[in-house]
Amino acid sequence: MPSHGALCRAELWRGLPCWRVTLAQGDSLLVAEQGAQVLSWVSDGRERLFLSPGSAADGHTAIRGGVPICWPQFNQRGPLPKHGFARNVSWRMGAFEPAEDHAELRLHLEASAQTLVLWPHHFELTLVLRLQARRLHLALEAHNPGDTAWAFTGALHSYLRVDDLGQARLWGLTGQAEWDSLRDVAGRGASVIALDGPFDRIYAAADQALRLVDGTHGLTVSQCASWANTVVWNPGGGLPDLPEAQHRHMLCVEAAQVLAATTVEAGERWVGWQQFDVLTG
Ligand SMILES: O=P(O)(O)OC[C@H]1O[C@H](O)[C@H](O)[C@@H](O)[C@@H]1O
Repeated sequence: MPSHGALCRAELWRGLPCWRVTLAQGDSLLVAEQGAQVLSWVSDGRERLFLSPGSAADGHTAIRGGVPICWPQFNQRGPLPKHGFARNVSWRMGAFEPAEDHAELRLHLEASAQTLVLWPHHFELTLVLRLQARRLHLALEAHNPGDTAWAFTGALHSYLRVDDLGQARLWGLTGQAEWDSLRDVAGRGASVIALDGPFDRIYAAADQALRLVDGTHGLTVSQCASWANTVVWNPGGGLPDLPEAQHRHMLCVEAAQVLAATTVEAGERWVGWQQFDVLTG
């Protein structure tokens, strides 16, 4: 098969097995076996994701940064460990498909003795990562190979890197139904979101792409309609794995399913994606 110049190589991040996908044009992606977690996306020579220097890297504790896959439970909204188990366990590398102007990497997680004790359902999760110049597309597929329906909540919990949180602005959630998880109050999305402290809000997802601008840099953030919510989060400091002031370099904009669980019938498949495009000019 012609390689088209895109490569996929094994690499270690603080001792954890990862894969590095690199396009001939230079953009690259680093993906950990733990959680199929994207840890780095370099586009146009700039790191676009935040990864905490204080993160755990023991192979099972949640990694602070990149794009954790929270599944099959969002946060503590159920009996499972916080944000489910998908981010804590090892995924299996599937196909790597380089093409003319992009490359695709697939990673898989199936039910195992380890997951069945926590969640007694058969499932097959696939993360399809599609990297192209100035664009990253992440699609999570959840297949139910069993004979009874199950339901999940979850998120692509993306940590976007910003130079300075104080100058970062997020547009696109104007008027959307909003739930402020910190104050436990409902409201409507402001025309622009600017943070000056802890922020943890769940929005009804918007139809159009959001725009995150940080000084002269920016991204559009889009998600498909299978995710009902967008979560915007920054802890405002105070987390042990986020050393002092590091929170000022991140903003989580998550494609999420929070307020109502999604049911996947026996034999059915659900797909939800989130995409980032680098703003140019
Ligand atoms: O610390 P973690 O388990 O990774 O969770 C991090 C955060 O995830 C989501 O954004 C939630 O809305 C927050 O309430 C939570 O604190």
